[in-house]
This record gives sequence, C-alpha cells and structure tokens, in this order.
Amino acid sequence: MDGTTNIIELKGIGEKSATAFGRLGIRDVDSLITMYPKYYLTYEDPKDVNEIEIGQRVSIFVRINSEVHIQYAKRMKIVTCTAKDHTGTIMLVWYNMPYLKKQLHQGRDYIFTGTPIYKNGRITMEHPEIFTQEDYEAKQETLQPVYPLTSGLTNKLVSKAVAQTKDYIFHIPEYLPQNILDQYEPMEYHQAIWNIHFPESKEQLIKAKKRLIFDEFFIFIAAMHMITSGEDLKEEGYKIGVCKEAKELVKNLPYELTTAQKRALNEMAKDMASGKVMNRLVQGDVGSGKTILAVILLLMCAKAGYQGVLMAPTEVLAAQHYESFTELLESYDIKIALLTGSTKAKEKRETYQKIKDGEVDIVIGTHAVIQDKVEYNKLALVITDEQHRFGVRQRESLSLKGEKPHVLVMSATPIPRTLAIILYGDLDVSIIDELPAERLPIKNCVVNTSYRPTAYRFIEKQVSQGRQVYIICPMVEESETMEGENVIQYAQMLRSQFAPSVRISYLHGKMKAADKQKVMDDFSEGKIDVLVSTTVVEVGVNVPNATVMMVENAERFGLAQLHQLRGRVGRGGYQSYCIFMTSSKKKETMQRLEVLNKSNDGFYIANEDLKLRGPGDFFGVRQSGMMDFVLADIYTNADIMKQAADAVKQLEESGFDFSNLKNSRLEKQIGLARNI
Ligand SMILES: Nc1ncnc2c1ncn2[C@@H]1O[C@H](COP(=O)(O)OP(=O)(O)OP(=O)(O)O)[C@@H](O)[C@H]1O
Repeated sequence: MDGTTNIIELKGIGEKSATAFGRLGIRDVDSLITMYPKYYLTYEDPKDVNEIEIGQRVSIFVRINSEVHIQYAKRMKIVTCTAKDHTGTIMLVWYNMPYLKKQLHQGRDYIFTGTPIYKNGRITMEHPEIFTQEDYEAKQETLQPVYPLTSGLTNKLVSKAVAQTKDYIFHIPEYLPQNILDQYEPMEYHQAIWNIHFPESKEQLIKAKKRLIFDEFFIFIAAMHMITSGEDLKEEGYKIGVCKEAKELVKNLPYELTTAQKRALNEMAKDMASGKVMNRLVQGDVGSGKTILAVILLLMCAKAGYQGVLMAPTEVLAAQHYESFTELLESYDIKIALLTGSTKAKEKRETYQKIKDGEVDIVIGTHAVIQDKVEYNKLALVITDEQHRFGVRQRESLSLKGEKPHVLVMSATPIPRTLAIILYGDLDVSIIDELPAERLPIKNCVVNTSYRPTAYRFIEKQVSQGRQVYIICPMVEESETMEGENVIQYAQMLRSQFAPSVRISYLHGKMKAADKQKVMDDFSEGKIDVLVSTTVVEVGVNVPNATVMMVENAERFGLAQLHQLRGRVGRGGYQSYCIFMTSSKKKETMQRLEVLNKSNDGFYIANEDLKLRGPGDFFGVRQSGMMDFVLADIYTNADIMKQAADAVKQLEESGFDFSNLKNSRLEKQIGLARNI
C-alpha cells in the first residue's frame, strides 16, 4: 500500500462507500488520511439541569423520576420518561428503541449526554446516550473523532478504513529539516497524522493538531513566498492600459467611486500597465464596492484584446456577477460567458469552443472555469472573488491556464494587517476601508430569544413597507445532513407567525444548484419577502432592497462570519437592521456580540476578534473555515502561524531548496506556485 492506493482496496469499502468518499474528494489513501475529523466528541463533567443551553450538547447527572413509558405513534415506538436533579427536570425521548423500557428504571441515577431542544414547551433530550456513573468516567478518557460525512458514510467506517493504513502512515518520512524540528519541537509528521485520527490522549491530540496546523501555514507561506519572490515575476506581463471605455463607464455610473475605490483602482491599473505581472490582493469590507472594480479591470483587459476570467465561490454569486456585468457593459460590445457546474453539457461545449476561438472576452463562473477542458485564448487577467473560499491551489491552476496572467484576489475578509503581512509576505495589498457615503449605518441589536415575537412584528412592518428580510436559521452542527430540514421547519413555523400575504421561502446548501438559483432570483426580483437560509447567503449576495438580517443562535458563529452576514443588508439607501438573537447567557458570548453591536467596521471587528479569542479550542468545532486551511485558524493559531513564517524565512535565508522537500503536498503546492 502507498499513498496512491485506491481506497476501494481497503477492507469494508465497496463501490457504494467509495462513491460516497468520492463525493468528498477522497479516492486514495493519501486523501483519506488527510481527511481530518471536524471535531471530537468529549465527555465533560456533567452540568446541572438549570445550566444547560438549548442546542448545546451536554451531559447531566439525573434521577429518573417518572415511569418509563412506551407510546405507539405512526408505526413508531417512543420511549419517554422524565428525570431531575436538584435544579430542574428534563424530558427524555428515544424513538424505536423499545428495549430501553427494560433497561431504564425509575428512581435510579444515570448520566445522559445529548443536545437539549424545546419540544412542546419542555426542555427535551432526544436520543441521549445513557451511562452509569462508572461507565461515564471511563468514557471521559476517550475522544471520539467526528468526520465531515456525507450520506453513505459513518464515523465508524472512516475510522476502520484509516486504521488499515497504519503501516503506511508510520512509514511516511519526516520532511522538515532537522534544525527546524529541533527548534520548534513539533510532533513528528507520521505521529501527528495517526493521532489526529486515533488520539492517544488529549495532550497527544493537541500536539498532533499543532503540528498539522504548523504544516498548513508552512505550506501556504512557503508557496506565497515562491509566488512573490519567484523569478517569473521579473518577466514580462501583459501591458494593459486604461481605455476610453473604462473612463466612460466610471463617468456614467449612478454614483461616484469612493476615495478608497479610486485608490485601489489606481494601484491595480498601475500594476497592469507596468509590464510586470500583477499579484495583488484587494481587501474590502462587505459592501465596499469591489465588484465594480473587477468590471472596470476586465473591460480594460477586453479592450486591450485579451481574455479575462472572474471566478466566484458559488453558482449563485457567479450568476449574480454575470447579470451585473452584462448590464454594466451593455454598450461596450463585450462578450461575456457564464460557466458553472450546472451549465448544460451542450451549452458548455459551445462555450468552451467560443473561449478557445477567442469569441468570448470575459468568462464568469465557479471553479468550472479552471477545468482541464477550458482552453483560453490570450488569458491576461484572472480575478478570484472571496479568496478565502479557494485554495492557493485552485487559484494557481487557473493561472496556469494563461501565460502569466495578472492575478487579482478580492477578499471581503478583513484580516488585520499584522496577520496579512505574515501570511502574504510580499503580495501587494490594496485596502478599501471606506463605504459609499450615502449608506446609513446599520442599526444593530443583540437580544435574547424572548424578543423573538417583537422581532417578527418588526419584520412584518418592514415587509409591509416593501422591504425584504433574511433570517439565518439555527444550525445543529452534529446534524449537517439535517441542515435542509432545519431551514424547512423554521420556514414552516414562520408561516404561522406571519400574515398569509407575507411570502416566505428558504435556501440551504443541500438544494440543487438550479433550485437555489431560482430562489435567489425570486428574492432579487422581490418575489419573496422573507428568506430563511443557512449561511449560504453569507458571501457576496447583493439585494439592496433587503433591510433586515436576523441571525438565530448568533453565538454559534464567529465574529467575522456574523459581520459577513450583516453585510447582506445596508447595501442600498434604506435604513437597515441587524438582529443577533441568542439564548446564551455566557459572559464571553455577550462580550463578543457586543463588538458587533458597537461597530460596523470589519477591520475593527477583526482586530477585536483577535484580542477576544483565547488560544484555539483544540477539540471543538472551528469557528469559521477561512482560506485554504483545514485545521488552521488564522486568528486562534496566530502564534503557530508566526512560527511557520519564521521557519520558512530561516530556511530561505540558509538557501534551502524547498522543491527538494519530500512531501507530496508541499511539492505540489510549491510546484504550482512556481508556475505562475
Ligand atoms: N461608490 C459607490 N457609491 C454607491 N454605491 C456603490 C459604490 N460602489 C459600489 N456601490 C454599490 O454598492 C453595492 C455593493 O457593492 P459590491 O457588491 O461590489 O460590494 P462588495 O464589496 O463586493 O461587497 P461584498 O463583499 O459584501 O460582496 C452594489 O449595489 C454597488 O452597485
């Protein structure tokens, strides 16, 4: 067995599970062992009943104080009972496990672990795990990995598959040079990989994670250095000047560009005219108007006789860009093509041909634009939107398609400058730190769930004034497969809260692309008043008529993500509102949400976020998946990031040849970066 062995050769993996793994991009042993658990189920000390929070997994030490009943409903056998401690009572429910009636006894003590919900007005745990005190103590020693699954896979199946690769894992050579190992004393690579799947102890798991986070930063930073200090950059790039059409477009806009937009535009125009290859990151706060800059640059590129590409992270966004580009560039004789995963095969073939023949000036799409089949014709400008959704890898494979095209990355994640410098090294950065002047600042409030009825009345009033509303629905992390159901149920519940004239719809990640698009189109066209959604609307969606963003369970999101969500409103001339709803009473939660309450400035929030977050939570779910990292979090792991940056620098200064590193991931990454 080696890293390229197909996983179908492992015991217990048949055609079906191999297909399921395939959906997650896992086909060989190397990709399997780097499919890290999302988090680990830990068994903390039990809490009192009155301390539990709805939706937060918890253990309680209680006595069953009712008879254990069995009810029969819709061909289901439902076991129920109540249990209490000295602080309160809770309802317990299990479906189709009738044998529990014999195992659970009134008057006895148990520890139950589960996620409490409100059901019929009572705090209820459905399907809690059951322990005696002794069993629980043993369980507390363990850490159970929870993998990012898809239907057809279970945690057990993944663990069993990884276990079979033990020999291979323990033979993966260490690729970091000895002096770096001595200095930072990280856990060895093979040990880290093994422990991430089968942690021997909490301490070992922390070490393993640290090592793998170090690797992620190390690779990212090393690749960045290769890009920005490479010989290639000194080579000639396409010379693209400002054309009269671009000037006219700017003059005819219904608004004036802000000073920050003008400054960024000048910096980019200078790069493109310089004869060197542009490599620039534009960081702009949500709603700061990055898209129009992309339009202007791509127009310049087209008028200079070259092709340009804009890559968006989702189909919804790609379609939105396609529409606004088509409208803005209507009078300039520019041919624009949309290319996404759900473009029909025949249409796709035609588009490929047109791109190849140079009949298309601007290609807009999702990562469909980097597929092998797409052959460009004089590709001179590559713009990627919302870079934290893409890896360096994807970006580079797009760059490879052209001959040293200019590269512009647009990001709405304001990374504090101190961190940006460490991460991006010498990559040029433009910052748009100003919002269009006529915007009214968003009014915020952080409220507890008792405010929900008031919020609904407020929403109804906004709708009656013709405005539109987003509600971000609670999401239970353990049941991502239930993501859709959560949203659907919430939307159903809302119908009973609002007048029948209020048009409610929903959106979630598991919907088919075409259905998602339809809902977004309807929302943009004002055919939907209230849109219940998961965070799929988080990035870039632009519906200026939307004025209310209500986020349920706001405590579950990171500050940066909440700020992104809030950015979906306040994009037009109307007063907008953001309601952060939380059931948490924790001091830290309130402190974090208060930062948002106080400020609408993304850079300020990012800095505060950095201050407030303590060291990374090594067992829990990560707050937000930023950039290309699987385990690393630029905020909570800033210290490890610094170490990795130091290590790269040190190796570089000693003339170390990175391409000699015997690590396939690193080789691939750096190799790609080189080819820009
Ligand atoms: N200088 C300006 N003055 C007024 N409105 C502007 C200006 N620049 C852009 N806009 C408008 O502001 C809205 C938001 O712009 P855009 O979608 O480009 O934001 P963005 O920076 O991409 O934000 P996000 O990261 O949230 O997607 C659009 O409706 C756009 O037409």
